[in-house]
Amino acid sequence: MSHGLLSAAWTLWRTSLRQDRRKAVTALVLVVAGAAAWPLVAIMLRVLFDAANTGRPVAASLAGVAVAALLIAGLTLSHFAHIAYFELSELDVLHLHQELMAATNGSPGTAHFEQTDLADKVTVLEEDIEQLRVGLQAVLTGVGLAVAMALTTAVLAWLNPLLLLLPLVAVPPLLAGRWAERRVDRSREATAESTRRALGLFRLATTAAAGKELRAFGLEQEVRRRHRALWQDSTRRLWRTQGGASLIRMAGQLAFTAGYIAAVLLILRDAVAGRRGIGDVILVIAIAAQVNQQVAAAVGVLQDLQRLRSVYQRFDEVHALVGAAGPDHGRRTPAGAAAPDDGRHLLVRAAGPDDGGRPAPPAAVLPARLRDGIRLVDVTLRYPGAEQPAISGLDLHLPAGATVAVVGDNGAGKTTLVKLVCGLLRPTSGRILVDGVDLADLPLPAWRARIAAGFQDFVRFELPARQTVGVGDLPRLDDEPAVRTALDRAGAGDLVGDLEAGLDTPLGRSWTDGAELSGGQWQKLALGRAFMRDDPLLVLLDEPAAALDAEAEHALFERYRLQTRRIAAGTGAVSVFVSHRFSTVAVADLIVVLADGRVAEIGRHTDLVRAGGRYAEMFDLHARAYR
Ligand SMILES: Nc1ncnc2c1ncn2[C@@H]1O[C@H](COP(=O)(O)OP(=O)(O)OP(=O)(O)O)[C@@H](O)[C@H]1O
Repeated sequence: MSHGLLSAAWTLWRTSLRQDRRKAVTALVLVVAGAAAWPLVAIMLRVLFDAANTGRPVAASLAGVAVAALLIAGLTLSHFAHIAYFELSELDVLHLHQELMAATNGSPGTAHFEQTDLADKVTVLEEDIEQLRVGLQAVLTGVGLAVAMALTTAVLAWLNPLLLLLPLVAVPPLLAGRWAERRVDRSREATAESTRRALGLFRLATTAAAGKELRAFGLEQEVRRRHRALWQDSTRRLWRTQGGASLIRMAGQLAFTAGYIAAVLLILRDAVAGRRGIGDVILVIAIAAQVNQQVAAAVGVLQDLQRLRSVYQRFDEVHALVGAAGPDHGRRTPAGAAAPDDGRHLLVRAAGPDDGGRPAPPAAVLPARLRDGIRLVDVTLRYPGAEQPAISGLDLHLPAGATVAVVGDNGAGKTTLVKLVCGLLRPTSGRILVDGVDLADLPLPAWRARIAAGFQDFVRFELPARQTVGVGDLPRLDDEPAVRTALDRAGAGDLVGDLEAGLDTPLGRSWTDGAELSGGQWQKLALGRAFMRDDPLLVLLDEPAAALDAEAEHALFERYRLQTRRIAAGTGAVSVFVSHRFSTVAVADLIVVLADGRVAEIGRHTDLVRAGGRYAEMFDLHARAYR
């Protein structure tokens, strides 16, 4: 949905009503009353002066009291309104944060994370969400202003219809404001990359994890220098655009000022000619001054609403990018077209007719047990913007029940292969079959629920230890026996005994008294998480031993073999692990050597060594390094 100013204001108002209807309505009433008080002050001043001038002291006194009361209302009601809407705007920010999290992480796939323009938009959006606080104020003030301007316009028309031209002179400032805003917006997108990189360096310099390496390589000064250079670069560019934008806005304001002066002179001329009384003169002075303020306020409100509209528009763009890059990128529909999807559609589409009115194929059902395994048929994956495909025409059979090791040089495509079989990325072309059923036809959440996965760049969930592991099977988050079993499977049972409060120990620095773990300990917990599920069809371990010491690695693989055998006996699961350590690779049922996104060699350890190819060479190098 594309957003105009009014529709953006309406969207925010509806969101605020949903947060707290009573507070929203109270705030609106107070703001409108406060804004309407000012033109009423001008009207009552006229009554006051005319009454005093014609010798009516009671009428003059009453008008004086009314002026005082209206002045107080005008000065204070907006502050009371602020109390009502302050909390509301915080809740609106929360609401949009939640939406942004849902948009970027609510999709079943991760393809959108591979796009830098999405990262740019999310960076700008994160900063801009703050705009919602101002946005709600702008919406309320806008309504108040509309009422005040209607009153003012009526008074101006009554005084002299020519004065109605006054608000027209307000158009140039508005146009100038829009133009300036667009320039600033473009400049912010252009500088987003520098800002993001500078923030990345800031995080690098302030996180404990990077501290060791920065010191070891003496990079502290260099990181600070680069951070400063990037930040200064984006500030300089933004400053230049802001300067230009201010000049544009000022030119617009000057046009209005000229019109305003002309309008005041018009009324003064009448008064000098004796065609008007003193009350009219006071009225025009007071009300004309308000037109000036109202227009200035309206320009401010419009600028705020323009920023609010940008927030919603960028939101739509994020949704569109996530949708377009989504896991269904390249999905075959019955009409043969690729359809973006967000996972929810997957289920809906399967149940109803598709866009072309043709019945969609029934949703394929996952087998309880694998018999054939997983087949990749002529699979190619090209990352957005990449020249070469990361995986290229790959044909591969991962047999049910087998333990498959994937090896290859850096950048060979191992992690990409893992992401593909997980359904995190959709092939650009080709098919992935699970027991003959295309992964694209399977409901992704159901497939994910049958995967046990441990990744090299595992997440350090800073939670109580039990939950750090338990999130591997959310329904059993706090199930202590299940968590202990999973930890035993991962060979991490002892680790919990070392923690002060056992499984209840909070982990990580985000807790005041959180325990800090070593990289290897965190990885063991991540492995425990991987083994939480009891009946996976696919066990995936991407460099599971990278952070472990040699002894722990050996123990892990002994356990890993036990686990995969146990799981394979139950569900025929395929176990795939990526490793650079050949001692662990050698025991696999099948070894796949990837090179440049293709299968270079495939077979058992002994066969591959005997063949004397790339694998034999890598194994030999590795063996010599450990001799
Ligand atoms: N988001 C991305 N955008 C563009 N190219 C990418 C992206 N991610 C990976 N690549 C490229 O795809 C190729 C395969 O990457 P992949 O991460 O699968 O390799 P890998 O074998 O797992 O490497 P490593 O052993 O270093 O982990 C590499 O050339 C890499 O540069």
